[in-house]
Amino acid sequence: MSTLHVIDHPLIQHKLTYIRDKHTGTKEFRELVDEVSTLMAFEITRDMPLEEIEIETPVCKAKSKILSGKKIGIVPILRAGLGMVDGVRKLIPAAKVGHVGLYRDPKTLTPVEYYIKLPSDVEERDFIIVDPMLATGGSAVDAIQSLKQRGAKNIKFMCLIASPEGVKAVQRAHPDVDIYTAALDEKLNEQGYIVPGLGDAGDRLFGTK
Ligand SMILES: O=P(O)(O)OC[C@H]1O[C@H](OP(=O)(O)OP(=O)(O)O)[C@H](O)[C@@H]1O
Ligand SMILES: O=c1cc[nH]c(=O)[nH]1
Ligand SMILES: [Mg+2]
Repeated sequence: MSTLHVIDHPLIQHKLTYIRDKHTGTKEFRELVDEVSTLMAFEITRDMPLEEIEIETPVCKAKSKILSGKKIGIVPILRAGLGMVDGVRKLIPAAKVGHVGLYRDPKTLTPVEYYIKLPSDVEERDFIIVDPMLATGGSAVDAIQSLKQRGAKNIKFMCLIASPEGVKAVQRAHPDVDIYTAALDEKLNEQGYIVPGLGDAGDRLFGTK
């Protein structure tokens, strides 16, 4: 069974409060999502492999550690996932970025895939799929499936807010994929929105409402 990591560092909780607040405007919302994504990336990269090299400090020769060059791919689920890419990339600048285009049909709540483009060396990379909201889980399950079909073997899913239903759906369909979230909320409402959540992440990021 995959692990659910709730990254509830005080800085993340503080920023998430203003992300949730309906009085927060588009510019500040975007900046806060970017900042929280960077803070979460710090935790999601905790298990990155290291290797020891020899260097010379001004004082003496020393053995010291560097990242052992694991290839990473960041894949936002369009549109809202785009708001998290730059925040993660600040910490992993060598990562390549793929895209999965999905929208949730407002009536059936099932995901409709309209675009996919991944780095050519899919099989050699570890992937971090990013999307602010894990609601019914349909979009995440579908995006993970699309990456696996194209050869991805090691995938993590990162969101800002998850619902218990979404976590269950991902764990059932993809027990090998760990989920990283800043908050686990209470439930979904009848329209499939997370309660209390933050509303429509795509609309709030891009000012489309
Ligand atoms: O877990 P689910 O029930 O699938 O819902 C979550 C999805 O809904 C939102 O996208 P939306 O469909 O609103 O598309 P958008 O990002 O283009 O606004 C969100 O960004 C997720 O991708
Ligand atoms: O609460 C939700 C659920 C799905 N998509 C969103 O943007 N927000
Ligand atoms: Mg949306």
